Amino acid sequence: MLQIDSLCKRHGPRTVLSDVTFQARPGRVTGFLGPNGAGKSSTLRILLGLDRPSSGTALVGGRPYRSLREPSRTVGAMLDGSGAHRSRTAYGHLAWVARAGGIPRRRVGEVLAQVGLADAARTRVGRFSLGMGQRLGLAAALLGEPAALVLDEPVNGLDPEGIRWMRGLLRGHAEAGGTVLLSSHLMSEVAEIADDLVVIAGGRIVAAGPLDRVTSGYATLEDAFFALTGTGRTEHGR
Ligand SMILES: Nc1ncnc2c1ncn2[C@@H]1O[C@H](COP(=O)(O)OP(=O)(O)OP(=O)(O)O)[C@@H](O)[C@H]1O
Repeated sequence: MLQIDSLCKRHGPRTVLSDVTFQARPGRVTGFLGPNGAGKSSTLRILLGLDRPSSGTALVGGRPYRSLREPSRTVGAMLDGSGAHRSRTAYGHLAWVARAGGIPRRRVGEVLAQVGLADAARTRVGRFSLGMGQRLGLAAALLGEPAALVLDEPVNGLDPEGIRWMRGLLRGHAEAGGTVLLSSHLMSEVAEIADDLVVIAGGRIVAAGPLDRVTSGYATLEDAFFALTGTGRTEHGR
């Protein structure tokens, strides 16, 4: 369970998160949706202990990330793609992440196979496509076999086949009792993957609940997105 409660974040005079409260539950894929600059990454960074809130709490399995005893076995994260250095091979990168997290090296081969990168294990990350980078980022998140996954824009750069694959993997994780929280700025992508939706706009939660309930009453998913986030029609894409 991921629990965000009354989170506020200010940068100087600027308030980027106001009273953000929501949960991502085990057995469910939760989509965290909002236009660019809405506050998704800011929320996920606080949840993962990379930034501190001005007030409020963000808990992973009932604890703040920074007080987790075995963080990489509790929550797997992907922010900004794979985060791997260009000169490293996929295998080398994952072996390094595994060592840092006290995870047995045998997991490296397992996660490479799980994300479909077994044949690219010895390829340097600099030669990866955006989609391969996303798969590598997901592999790193899966290394510690965590119950919770937190993924920032995981389908960014994936082709339709890649999105379908990602959906299957995340669905399997949720069906095995895991918790999945993923952010996206595209309603159509998130609607393909999520059970529950949390919509953020201007640093505030504007809707939350099961996907069909949040989007009901709108002619199209796009209409729902624009109505909920109050954004103009130019907001489509990056
Ligand atoms: N260190 C900072 N100082 C000042 N403002 C910041 C800082 N970090 C983020 N912001 C602002 O906070 C707001 C929310 O940014 P955030 O990155 O969380 O949005 P997002 O929903 O993840 O969008 P994107 O998909 O574009 O990253 C933005 O307006 C951003 O400019």
